[in-house]
Amino acid sequence: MGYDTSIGEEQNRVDKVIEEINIKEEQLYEKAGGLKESIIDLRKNFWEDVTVNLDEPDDVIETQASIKQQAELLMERERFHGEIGKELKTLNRLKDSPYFGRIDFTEKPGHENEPIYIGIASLMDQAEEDFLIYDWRAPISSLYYDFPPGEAYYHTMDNTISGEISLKRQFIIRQGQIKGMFDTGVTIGDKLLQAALGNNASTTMKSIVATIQKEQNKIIRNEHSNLLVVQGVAGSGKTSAVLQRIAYLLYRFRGSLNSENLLLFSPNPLFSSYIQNVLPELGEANISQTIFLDFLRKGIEKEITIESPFEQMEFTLTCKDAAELEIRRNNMKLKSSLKYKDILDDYISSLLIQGLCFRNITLHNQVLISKESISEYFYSLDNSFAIPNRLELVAKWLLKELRIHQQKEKNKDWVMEKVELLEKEDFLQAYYQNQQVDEDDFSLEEDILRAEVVKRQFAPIRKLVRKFAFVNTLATYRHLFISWKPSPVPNHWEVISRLTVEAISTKYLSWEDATPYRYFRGKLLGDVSNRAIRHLFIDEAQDYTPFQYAYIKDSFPYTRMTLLGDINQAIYTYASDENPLAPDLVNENHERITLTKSYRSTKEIVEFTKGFAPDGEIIEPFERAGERPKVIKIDNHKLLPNTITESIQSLQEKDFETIAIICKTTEESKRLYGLLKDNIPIKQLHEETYSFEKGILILPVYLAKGIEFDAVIIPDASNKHYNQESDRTLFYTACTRAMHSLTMITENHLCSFIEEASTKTYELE
Ligand SMILES: Nc1ncnc2c1ncn2[C@@H]1O[C@H](COP(=O)(O)OP(=O)(O)OP(=O)(O)O)[C@@H](O)[C@H]1O
Repeated sequence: MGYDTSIGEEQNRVDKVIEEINIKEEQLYEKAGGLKESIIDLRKNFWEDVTVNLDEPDDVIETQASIKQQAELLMERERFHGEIGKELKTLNRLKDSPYFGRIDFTEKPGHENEPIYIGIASLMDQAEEDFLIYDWRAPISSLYYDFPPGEAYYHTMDNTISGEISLKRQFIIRQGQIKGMFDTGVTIGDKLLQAALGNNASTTMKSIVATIQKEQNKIIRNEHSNLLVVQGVAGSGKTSAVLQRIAYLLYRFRGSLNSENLLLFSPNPLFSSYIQNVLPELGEANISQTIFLDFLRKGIEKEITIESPFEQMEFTLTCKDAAELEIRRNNMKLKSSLKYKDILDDYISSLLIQGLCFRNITLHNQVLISKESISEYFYSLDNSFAIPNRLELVAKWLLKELRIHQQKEKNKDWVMEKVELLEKEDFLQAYYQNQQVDEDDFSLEEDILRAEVVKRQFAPIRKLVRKFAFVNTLATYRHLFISWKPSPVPNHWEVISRLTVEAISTKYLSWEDATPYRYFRGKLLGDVSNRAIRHLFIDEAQDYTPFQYAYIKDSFPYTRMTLLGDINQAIYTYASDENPLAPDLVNENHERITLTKSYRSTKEIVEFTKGFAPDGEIIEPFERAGERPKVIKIDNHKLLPNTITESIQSLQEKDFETIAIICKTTEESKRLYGLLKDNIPIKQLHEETYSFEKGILILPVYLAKGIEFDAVIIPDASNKHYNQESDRTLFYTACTRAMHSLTMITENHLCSFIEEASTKTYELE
C-alpha cells in the first residue's frame, strides 16, 4: 500500500525537510566560519610554522618537506571550504524546492513500501540513516523517469532490482510551498511537462530534471558507449538531454571525473550563453565550451584570416555569379570529403622526400640561416623518420647554429647602440648577475652588457625555433595546388587549385580549407593528441563535414563522444551531403538513440513542419494546443514593414515576449532591420552577439540554431527566396524555432515547402 497522503500531509513533510535543511545549513555555516578563520591563520603564520634551515643539504630537504606539508594543509582546508560553499548553495536551492517527484516502490518479495522523494540533490536526515531526498541521478531515481505505476526495475552498479511502483506523484514547490501536486497514471503524467512547455521562452535554457522522458533518460544515463549518436527531431530535447547527461556523468563518476575533463562543441556563441545556466542550476560547474572555429583557430597561425562557417553560408546564399558559386561549391564538396584527407595524406608522404617549405631565420632583416640551408639539412636526415621527429633534430641544429651567430653578433656596432638604450634596472641586473666581475675592468663590463643585449635579441628567435616556426606550413599547403598532382586527379582540380592558391596568397583560409589545413599542419609539426578530455559532446553534429569529424576523432583518440543532431536541420548540405549522423558514415562501433517526439512547438506547428521536413514521417508532436501557423500574402513588398509591425502587435497582445524575425541571410536581416528600426524597438543579432534579452529580435536562421522563441515571423517565405532544394533544411530550422506561434509572410507565390504541407495545417490570410 502506498502512503496516499493529502496535500496537507505533503506540505507538513516539506516543512519538516526544510527544518532539517535549516539545521544542516547552520552546522555548515559554523564549520565554514571556523574553517575560514583557520585558513586566514594558516596563511598569516605560514612561515612561522615552517622550519627554515638552509645550512646543510639535509636541512634544505627538510625545509622543503616542511613547506610542502604546510602548503598541502592550506590547500586541503581551502578545498574543503570550497566544498562547503558548494553544499550551502545546494541546500539553499533545496530550501526553495526540495523535490519534484515521489514514487512509492515495493521491492519484491515481501519488502516494505517505501516513498522515495526525488530532487536536484540528496539529503539525509540528521542521523545520516535515511534519505529525505534522493538525487535525481541516484540509481533508484531512474524508476521515476522510466516507469508508470506498476511493475518496474532499476539497475544498480552490479544488480537489477525489480518491484512495483504503487504511486507516482509530481510536485511544483516554490519558496517551500506546494503550488501543485499531480498523481500520474500510466503515461508519465505530463501535467508538469504541459505546464513547463506552455511557459514563455526564456533567454537562457532551463534544466528539465523534473520531467525527463524515458528516451531522454537513456541518453542521460548511458555509461558504456564510446560513441553515442543521437538523432533527434527539432525540439526533441537533444541539447537538454546532453546537459543533464553531463550533470549525470559528473555525479556518477565523481572523484574520477571533473568538469575539466569534459568539452562541448556548440554551434555559435549565442547558443553557448543560452545554455550556460543549466549546469550551475543543477549544482555542477560549467564545462568548457567552444565553437569549432575557435578550436581550429588555436592551432593556426594568428596572421591567417579564417572564414567563419557563417560567412561561408552567407556567401553561398547571396552570391549572384553562378559560375563563381559553382567553383566554390566544388571546392567545398571536395574539401569536406574523406577523399581529400587521402589526398593530403599522400601529399604528406611525398614531403618526406621533398617539397617542405621553410622560412629564413633573420635578425634585423638580415638572413642568419637561409631556408635553403634548412631544407638541405632537413632532407639530409634519414627519410624513414617522421616529419615532426626530423623537425626536432633540425630545431636542435638550428639552436646550435644560433649560438654561433649570437657570438658573432656580439661585437657588431648595433649591439653597443642597444646597450645604451638598456634601462637602468636591466643594466644592473645584467651586471650583477655576473658576480666575478672586477669592478674596475670596463672591457669586461662592456662584454657582459653586449652579451645581454644579444641574448635578448635572440630569445624570441630561439622561442620560434622551438615552436618549429621555421617551417612554412601555409606555403607547403599552397604548393599542393601548384607543384603536385593528386592521383587520381579529382574533378575540377584545376579550378579548385586556382581558387585555393588565390586565397592563400592573401593569407586567407576559406572555411572548407580551415580544417584540412589544421590537420595538415598538425601532421607536419606533430600534434599531441588530447588526453585530458575524457568526454566530448558535439551538438548540432549534422553540421560537421566528414573531414571535420575525422579530424576530431584524430585529435581525441581516447575520448568518449556523444554526437547529437538532426538530419532534417543539416543546413550545410550545399557543402556536403554526407553528414556524421548518417548511419552509413558512422562505421565504428556505436550506439544510436532516436528521439522522435517534439516538445518545443505546439502540436499545430509540428503538424505543419512535418509536412515538408526531409524525414517528416517520424516526427510526433507533443499534445499541446495552439493556433495554426499563419501565412500572410501581400501584393507589394512595400507593405512588408507594416505587415510585420501589425503581426508583432497582435503577438504582443497575446503576451508573447520573445518574438524573432528569422531571415534566410544576414543581408536580408540587415535590410529589414533598416526598414523596421524606426518604428519598433528591435534588436539585430549577429555573429558576435553573445547573449540576448527578451523582446523583438531579427537574425539570420543559422544563428538561431539550437535556440527557441515564443513566436517566429518569417518575413519572406516566397518561392523566389526559398527556391533551392538545399533551402529546405534552412526553412525547416527557421520554422521549428517557434514555441507557440509561427507567421510566414510572402509576396506572390508561397515557397514549395509550404505547398508540400497540407493546407489544413496552416491558415492563409
Ligand atoms: N523532458 C522535458 N521536459 C521539459 N521540457 C523539455 C523536455 N524535453 C525538451 N524540453 C523542452 O523542449 C525544448 C526543446 O528542447 P531542446 O532545445 O533541448 O531540443 P533540441 O532537440 O536540442 O532542439 P533543436 O534540434 O531544434 O535545436 C526546450 O524548451 C526544452 O526545455
